[in-house]
Amino acid sequence: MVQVGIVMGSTSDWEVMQHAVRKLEEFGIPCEAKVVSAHRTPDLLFDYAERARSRGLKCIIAGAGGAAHLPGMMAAKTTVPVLGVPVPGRHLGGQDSLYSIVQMPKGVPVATFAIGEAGAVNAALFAVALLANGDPALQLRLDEFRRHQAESVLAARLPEVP
Ligand SMILES: Nc1c(C(=O)O)ncn1[C@@H]1O[C@H](COP(=O)(O)O)[C@@H](O)[C@H]1O
Repeated sequence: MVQVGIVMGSTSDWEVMQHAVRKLEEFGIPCEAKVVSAHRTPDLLFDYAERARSRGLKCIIAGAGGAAHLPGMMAAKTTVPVLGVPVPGRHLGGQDSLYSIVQMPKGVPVATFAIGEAGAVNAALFAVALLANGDPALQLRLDEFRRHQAESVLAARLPEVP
């Protein structure tokens, strides 16, 4: 059963949002990726949000650029946790979407991540951490991931100064 839904406002967000999919797949988390837009396909958004809990989704990663209403509207229609990823656009570098996603009114939270690839990857890692709360084997894989990451930083060597 799909555990994490990944939605994005447009196919143009895929370049960024694919990093969330890849990270979840690395951890073997069953996930799905779909284009859903609050602006362009509002009925689809409502349907997706309303059925999220009964379909067994544990969280939804929602990425959008520009006037990024998708994560907030998703959160408005479901209590399944929504993780928002601002996608950088051509004009304002993603700050517009960051502010759109992070500045939710109190009462309807969206956990907001960094702009772009780092945000997509961290949203996926956050989803893994959420799922790991009830899954000791997944917790071990997450610990292992952190250990590897630390080892590769410790093993890194800076170039010699000539
Ligand atoms: N922010 C939203 C929403 C929404 O929030 O519902 N739907 C599409 N978009 C965003 O519009 C940008 C440009 O989309 P196009 O490239 O399709 O013109 C994308 O970054 C998308 O996430």
